[in-house]
Amino acid sequence: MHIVTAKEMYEIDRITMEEYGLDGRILMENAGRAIAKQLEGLLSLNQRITILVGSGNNGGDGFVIGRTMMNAGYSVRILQLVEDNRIRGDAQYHKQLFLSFGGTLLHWNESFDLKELEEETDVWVDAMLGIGAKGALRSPFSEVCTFVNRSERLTVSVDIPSGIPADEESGYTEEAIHADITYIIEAPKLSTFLERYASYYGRWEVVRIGIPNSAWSFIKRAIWSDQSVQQTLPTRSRFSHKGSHGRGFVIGGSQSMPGSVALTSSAALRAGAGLLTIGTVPEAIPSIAAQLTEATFHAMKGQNGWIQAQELDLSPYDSVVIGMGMGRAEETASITRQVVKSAHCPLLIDADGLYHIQHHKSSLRERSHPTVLTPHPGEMAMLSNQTISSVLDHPISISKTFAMEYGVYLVLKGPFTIITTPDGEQWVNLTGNAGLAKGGSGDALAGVLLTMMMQHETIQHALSNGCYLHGKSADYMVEHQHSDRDLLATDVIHGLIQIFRTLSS
Ligand SMILES: NC(=O)C1=CN([C@@H]2O[C@H](COP(=O)(O)OP(=O)(O)OC[C@H]3O[C@@H](n4cnc5c(N)ncnc54)[C@H](O)[C@@H]3O)[C@@H](O)[C@H]2O)[C@@H](O)CC1
Ligand SMILES: Nc1ncnc2c1ncn2[C@@H]1O[C@H](COP(=O)(O)OP(=O)(O)O)[C@@H](O)[C@H]1O
Ligand SMILES: [K+]
Repeated sequence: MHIVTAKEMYEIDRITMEEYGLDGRILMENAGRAIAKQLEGLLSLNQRITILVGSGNNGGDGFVIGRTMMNAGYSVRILQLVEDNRIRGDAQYHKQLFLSFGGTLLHWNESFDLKELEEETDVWVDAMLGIGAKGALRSPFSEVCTFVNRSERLTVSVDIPSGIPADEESGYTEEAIHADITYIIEAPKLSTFLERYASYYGRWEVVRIGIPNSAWSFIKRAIWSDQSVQQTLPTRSRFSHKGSHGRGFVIGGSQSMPGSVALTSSAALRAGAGLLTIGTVPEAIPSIAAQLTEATFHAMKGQNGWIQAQELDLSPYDSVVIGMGMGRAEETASITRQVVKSAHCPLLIDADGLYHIQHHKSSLRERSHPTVLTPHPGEMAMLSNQTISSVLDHPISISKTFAMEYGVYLVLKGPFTIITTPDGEQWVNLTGNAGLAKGGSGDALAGVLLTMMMQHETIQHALSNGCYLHGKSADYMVEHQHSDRDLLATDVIHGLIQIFRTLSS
């Protein structure tokens, strides 16, 4: 399923209409009908529906929904918020049909009594503004949205909750509709995945309206779905041996922070790594070894409890991860730079490793093997010289610019993790929950990703599947054994058992 900007959606509509010849009125009919079908499954016949329509095509969808629901036996009325002369084109065509079918149309005016309307309403359908919304809500949209948000009736939005943008834009107001459910037309818009706007959507579903599959070919952004996982997760051959599943090297840890390396390594093993070696300072080895009997160790030279620069033969490894628990001391800065230069295999840089490369980003471009960076928004802000709030408001565009500029795979972590390739293609992972918002979750993710990188031919598949599995495990554990408060990274690692069992059954 693709993810689009408003501009891209308009272009897809244009291609469908002009190049394929599908009439805009038919598209609008399909949109309204697809949403009406969902509403019929959701509502009982005695629930009275009030549809709020604005001047654009979103309002046009509203007129189709009105006619279709009325025909299905529901009590429907439409409140038009704009003057008659503002309803034009396809929307005007469908407004006329609604009227000729005997629909009830109310017009907004200064003295309109919303309270009275509310008394005759069980469900608000918000068809006020769609992807054409610009800036803060104007009157009367602002008043009507405020009223609907205070009303305790079920609120269903068409395509987008009115008042929020489709794209990574700010300047919108609190008054935007807080929907219970949003029926998104054809493809989620960027704002569906932005911290600032995601909650306005409520629960969301996508409805198809007949856009041809080939019209999407220029969109390089999509959701990583259950189906994507089924199509790309490698199976294990009956005749495989430990060498077939990758030999990984985890570099990190320090005298005072041995725990995160243990989490990464444990996650890598649980995710199916064939062989795993942990490179850390000698002082950290006993505590890690006590938890991980399956790993082997490479005692690295340390100074003051930190890993220092040293000769390192990375040739036996299929993938390397560096950074967790390593600390930010100058000693570890040198080893990070050295590994970036000498790892002739896929390399994942996380946590303190990201801190160390912030002033050496150009060295990433010189690597001849894939490089993966896994920042959370704070680390992304540091790497891209932005503020954290700017990263949160523009995660999709900032990721893309960075990944393309430095030729890296970027995994920007968060409630919706964004995976970007060096070519700028992007995938959004939807699994995971707030139980993961806790120290250690990222370490576990790095381990899962390390293993996936050794087992997939395509790094993007590896990263997307790794993020999916990590989040899916957290979802499973919160649903069956834990809560989103008590969940620990070790539980997430443990939950992988169930996820793999389900995927392979
Ligand atoms: N174009 C197509 O082929 C299709 C479009 N569809 C629907 O059409 C929608 C997009 O239609 P439009 O491009 O007409 O855009 P909208 O329906 O979002 O309406 C935009 C109009 O609303 C007004 N407006 C914008 N910002 C405002 C603000 N802050 N306060 C008050 N009024 C404001 C302006 O007059 C603007 O022209 C989609 O979201 C979707 O619901 C569907 O019917 C499917 C087919
Ligand atoms: N609210 C949330 N919903 C879903 N996933 C989340 C949420 N918060 C964090 N995560 C996930 O948890 C992990 C946290 O990583 P990170 O911030 O690096 O943690 P740490 O390094 O402290 O272990 C990432 O995979 C991220 O996507
Ligand atoms: K809407």
